[in-house]
Amino acid sequence: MAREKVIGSNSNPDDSNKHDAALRPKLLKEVIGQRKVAERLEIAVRASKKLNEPLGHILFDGPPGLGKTTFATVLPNELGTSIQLTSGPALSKPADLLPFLTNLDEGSVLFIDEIHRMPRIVEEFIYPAMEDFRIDIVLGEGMSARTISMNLKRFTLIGATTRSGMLSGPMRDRFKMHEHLEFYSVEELATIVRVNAAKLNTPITPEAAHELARRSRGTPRVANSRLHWTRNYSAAEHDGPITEPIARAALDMAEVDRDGLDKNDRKYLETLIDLYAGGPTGVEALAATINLASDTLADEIEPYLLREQYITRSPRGRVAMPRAYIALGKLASKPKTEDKQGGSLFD
Ligand SMILES: Nc1ncnc2c1ncn2[C@@H]1O[C@H](COP(=O)(O)OP(=O)(O)OP(=O)(O)O)[C@@H](O)[C@H]1O
Repeated sequence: MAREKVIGSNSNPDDSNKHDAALRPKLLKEVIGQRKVAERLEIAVRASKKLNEPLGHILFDGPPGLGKTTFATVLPNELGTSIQLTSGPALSKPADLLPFLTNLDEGSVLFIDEIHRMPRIVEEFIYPAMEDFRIDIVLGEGMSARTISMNLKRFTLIGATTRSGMLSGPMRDRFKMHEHLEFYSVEELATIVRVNAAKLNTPITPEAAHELARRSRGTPRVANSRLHWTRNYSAAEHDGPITEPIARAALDMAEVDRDGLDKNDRKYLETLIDLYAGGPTGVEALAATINLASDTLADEIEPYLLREQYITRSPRGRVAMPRAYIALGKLASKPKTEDKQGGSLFD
């Protein structure tokens, strides 16, 4: 397995979630779903081994919890090399990147999570490292300043971002592979729940795994946390395996609704519908009303609501779709086109 080099206090972006780390697949063949992405990576790994060249730099993008870090940590395992982990916000100046670059092993991986939040000055510092495995260090200041070049070991930079649009063009172009991660199907998530329940020595029926999967917002990280909660609930309240009624009761208690929406999802939709008459309204206004950061809305809440057509985005802002009204019980069945006052509700 890949050796994980740890530098600095921010070097492991996933410290906060030890459970996730324990459940993370170790090899490509253990990764569930994202088949096309996994197949392309498998080819890249085989080519890298055969040609004895480091893997080309790879950029993963997609909403949080879909497996960007998982892929990044699986690749060095496949290559039998080491990995160092850091994140864009931890790299405020070029000097913050230096220990990582000088600690590289030949062919090893440097993983930068939230790479879109790396300041431009650090981005520019990393360009020659990505292109020529070299960095330019400026010593001194003013008239006496001089630049020295330092050669680095050949390495692979893996970047992860929830906002590929915020990455500069030159940065994006320096990645050889761009892989977009999609939300998972219920069947794929049910498999992840079953596999992870087994890793946790927790017996679960296929029906219960399906129920957890259906209510996990298409996201493995959410499925893992729903599984952890249900496991605790089951251990406290019952004996034997997690069954479908137990899974239902556990998720109901956690205020995850029958569609899998959680408190924040519902607060978002309620605010959009009740306070802003269904929109259109801007994300900043919504964020201020709900008292959440607009980044949280844009990165964590909206991608799933958009994908499942609870909301849509118009040039003037977010708009609630009929499915949102139905989910919140604002309409019993299919929405009517006209509201009681004769105004158009859904056009
Ligand atoms: N394809 C997969 N197969 C099996 N388990 C997965 C897969 N993708 C993710 N997981 C599980 O979900 C957890 C969260 O995934 P991961 O941390 O890789 O997401 P992420 O996209 O990097 O999120 P973030 O950007 O927020 O860190 C993993 O620890 C793992 O248990």
